[in-house]
Amino acid sequence: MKILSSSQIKSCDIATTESGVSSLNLMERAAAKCVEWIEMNFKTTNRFLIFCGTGNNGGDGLATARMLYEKGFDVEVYIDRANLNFKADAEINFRKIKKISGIEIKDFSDFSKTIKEKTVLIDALFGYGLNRKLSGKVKNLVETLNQTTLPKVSIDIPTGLFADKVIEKDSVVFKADFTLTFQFYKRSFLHPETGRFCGKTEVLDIDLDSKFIEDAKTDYFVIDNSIIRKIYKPREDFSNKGTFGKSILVGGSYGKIGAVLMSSLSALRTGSGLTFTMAPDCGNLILQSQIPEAMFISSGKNYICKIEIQDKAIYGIGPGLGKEKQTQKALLEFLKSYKNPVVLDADALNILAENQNLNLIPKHSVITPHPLEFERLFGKTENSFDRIELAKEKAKDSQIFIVLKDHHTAIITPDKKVYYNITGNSGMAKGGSGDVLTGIITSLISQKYEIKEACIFSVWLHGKAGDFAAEEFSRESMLPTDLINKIGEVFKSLN
Ligand SMILES: NC(=O)C1=CN([C@@H]2O[C@H](COP(=O)(O)OP(=O)(O)OC[C@H]3O[C@@H](n4cnc5c(N)ncnc54)[C@H](O)[C@@H]3O)[C@@H](O)[C@H]2O)[C@H](O)CC1
Ligand SMILES: [K+]
Repeated sequence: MKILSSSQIKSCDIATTESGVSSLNLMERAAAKCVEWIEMNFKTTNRFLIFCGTGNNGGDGLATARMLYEKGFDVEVYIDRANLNFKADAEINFRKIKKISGIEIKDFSDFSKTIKEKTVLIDALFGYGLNRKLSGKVKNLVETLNQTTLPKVSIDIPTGLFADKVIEKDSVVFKADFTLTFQFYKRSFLHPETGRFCGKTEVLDIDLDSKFIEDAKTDYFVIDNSIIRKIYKPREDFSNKGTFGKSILVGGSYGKIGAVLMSSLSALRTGSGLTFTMAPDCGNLILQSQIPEAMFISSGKNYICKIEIQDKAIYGIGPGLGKEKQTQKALLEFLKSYKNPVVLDADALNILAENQNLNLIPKHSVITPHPLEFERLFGKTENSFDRIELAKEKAKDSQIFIVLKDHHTAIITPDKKVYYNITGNSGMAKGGSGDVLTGIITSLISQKYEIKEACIFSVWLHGKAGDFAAEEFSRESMLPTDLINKIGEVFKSLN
């Protein structure tokens, strides 16, 4: 799914109206989709307070209020009585509301936090037209609304958020429990500083001009089921273990054998044909007894001392690797002579950062840093939006794929495209989760998935398995090994 900028969305609106759908009808369509969702999801609530701005976001709110009232709900509309300068379509909807005696129209200042009945607050103050941070009456209103514990729904975008850029640190933003956004995800929903205001995001299809969307140029995408369906390759019947590649997971050190064990296990669970674990001897018994399917390659006594080159294999290097001098030397020597794409994670990245030999990373390799590892490699950034822009430059310069792990992991490609993942949950924020992802990526590349597609499919699969694990064990209790054991269920859901 493409992510368009606010100006592109505006142009898309215009293209849609030029194709014969009036802007007023588009507003009706948007409102109707909101009402449909509200009816489905608030079955026991009868009272809605809708807070409306003067732009088209406000217009959506006014139309939503009218439709909810017509369906028998108890509705109150709040506006700024000192500013009735509504935009055209919003004005038309305001006049309609004024003619309905059953809908009380109040001023923002009339809102009182002490509400008894079951009530839902609907934010239709600002949408993608916001061009500066909130101030004055609206800012005070949003602060007051945020102090209530009532369920909160934002239309299109939580008021106070921009569609595609970060907010100033002291900005006031409506804290939504649900965001009903039209047609596209907005980038701000997918970044940590801003996404925390969205609650659960629902993308409502309002049937915008498909040709415009098809032709729209963007660097930003959300990984959705349609992308996954195109990527996933069901396993051929007539095949043998050699058909599905050879993965070599390199890592482990005394006390951290589990990391490379999880990577090896997840590589197997993801379908790798032949899987080897290259680790120090201290891990031999653990690995050979825990994963008999993975063959053991000895390297050092308590930490990796040499990384031998085997042909026709995909290497995943880093889980539990440690940073012993000999390990550092082994990695740098390996990278000096091995020129095929590799997957580099965790301490492999930290070693490269400390030695500043990023030039040793083979082209089309995959690195999987979390924000701190990214910073060690490429330097500090002001915020996560700047971090993505820096990652785009670095991915292009080094011709590598960067899997930037975060609540919404982003894949940055050598041609500077950004794919945001929307599967997964906070239960995955535990040691070992990254090791599992490394195994999945290594496995899919060894199974001859194109590297970009392997990265996209891997983060989606990893998150989906995490969602299945959370469902069974709760976010608090789920373990990375539970996630590995759910990979099969994800594949079954694809068949
Ligand atoms: N394709 C779609 O997504 C559709 C979206 N719709 C809705 O339209 C809004 C965008 O409407 P717009 O009038 O462009 O902007 P807003 O309503 O978000 O803002 C109104 C207006 O307010 C001024 N403004 C901006 N920032 C501030 C500020 N901090 N303080 C005061 N005033 C401010 C500025 O002039 C804005 O223009 C979209 O979100 C959807 O809800 C359509 O209804 C259907 C199709
Ligand atoms: K809004």
